[in-house]
Amino acid sequence: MEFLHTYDTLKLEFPLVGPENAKFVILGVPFDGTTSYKPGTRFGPTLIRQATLNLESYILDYGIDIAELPIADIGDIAVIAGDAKGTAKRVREIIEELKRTNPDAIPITLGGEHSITLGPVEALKPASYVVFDAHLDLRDQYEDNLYNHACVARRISELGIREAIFGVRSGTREEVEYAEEKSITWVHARDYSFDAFVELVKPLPEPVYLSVDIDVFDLSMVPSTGTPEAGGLRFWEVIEALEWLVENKKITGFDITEVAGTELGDVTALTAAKLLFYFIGAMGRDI
Ligand SMILES: N=C(N)NCCCCNCCCN
Ligand SMILES: [Mn+2]
Ligand SMILES: [Mn+2]
Repeated sequence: MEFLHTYDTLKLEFPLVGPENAKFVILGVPFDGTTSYKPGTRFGPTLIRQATLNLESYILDYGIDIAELPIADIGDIAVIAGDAKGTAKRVREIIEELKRTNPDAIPITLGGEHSITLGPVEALKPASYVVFDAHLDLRDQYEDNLYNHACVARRISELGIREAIFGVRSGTREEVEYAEEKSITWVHARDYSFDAFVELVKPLPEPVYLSVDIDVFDLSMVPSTGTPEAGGLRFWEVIEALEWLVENKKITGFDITEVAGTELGDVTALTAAKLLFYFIGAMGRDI
């Protein structure tokens, strides 16, 4: 199956299936058109896939080998340089096309900066958006751009999708007020706990779209990211939340965004690759 606007890249090293037969479909969006501070998220998808070569496909604590699961990798999307809106539209169109041929597929989008998340969310139309992020991303506009990475949660909330944001330690007064007004719940990284996560996510309607902006993690684990912030979450805190979500809610799609870097073996990509394997492994336990 050929998708418009995609091209072949380095793939995962284990046997893959075609997107028609896959439960998980990986696509990369190498975009950094609105990045604020540290450039390089255009290399994110390649860095993450390359970092997976370091990992065992067997997940010790699940007793499951993700190499045995039906995974497809449809390569990277040809982005429109500097055009976040146009790029997100391409992502949306590709995911819509994928869902027409394989309605059961779970798209896994590898960014790319966070602006690209609007694409899968528009395509999949979840009832709720659960996001791990150091930032609220609730600005109406940033640098005169409604589609800047700092506005993505705002655009998603305007679609009438319920939201909960975890691991936050950066935002403006206006963003906090907007969240209050729209009943968007969020938990500061300082106050984060598994119980706080469950309490806020439990009442959310399904299906749920899960987005991880890699900057949610402690800075030491993710030094190469678009807008780095000290004081983030630990790896297992995010994995435990992900496991709860997989067990208790229908998940319609997943992404990992904001992985930057210019060198193979970057710690940030290794963190992202491990997270990717855990997502697939946790979802794979249900198959
Ligand atoms: N959602 C985000 N990633 N927001 C961060 C945007 C960049 C804020 N720089 C502010 C610098 C003020 N001196
Ligand atoms: Mn973000
Ligand atoms: Mn962020």
